[in-house]
Amino acid sequence: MISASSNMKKKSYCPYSKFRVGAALLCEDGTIITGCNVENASYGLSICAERTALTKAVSEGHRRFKAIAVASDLKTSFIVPCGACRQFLIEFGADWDVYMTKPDGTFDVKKTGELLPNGFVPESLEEERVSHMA
Ligand SMILES: O=c1ccn([C@H]2C[C@H](O)[C@@H](CO)O2)c(=O)[nH]1
Ligand SMILES: [Zn+2]
Repeated sequence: MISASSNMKKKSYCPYSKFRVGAALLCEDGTIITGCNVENASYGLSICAERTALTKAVSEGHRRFKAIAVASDLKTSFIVPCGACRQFLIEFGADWDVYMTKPDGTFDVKKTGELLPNGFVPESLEEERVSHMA
């Protein structure tokens, strides 16, 4: 998975930031789905590698994940998912693994729920609410 995420950096479309990111998602059935960041001339529309991998996976029918590995070219820091990706990751559970890697193959690993403590999750929408006028 770590080498798959590192390989995906080659596919990164990042003409603006020049910051290559690759991700490899391990589905519960053993399938590995990869993704890279895809930037846009309208900068804010850029999508991260993690969300690319997740949307690819979900659109292929996968919803249960064991882990995701993320790779960048940063030499001294492990790449960490941005806030938007943390929210996307926790949508599919708070208890699966995020491997944040360096180009030398070393990694830090944290649970999705550790990366987004007190997150707003699907169950949050099921809690009792006060009534309101339409
Ligand atoms: O975990 C991360 C962090 C950043 N990026 C992308 C977004 C943008 O294209 C570039 C610089 O922020 O890196 C990712 O894909 N994943
Ligand atoms: Zn992100």
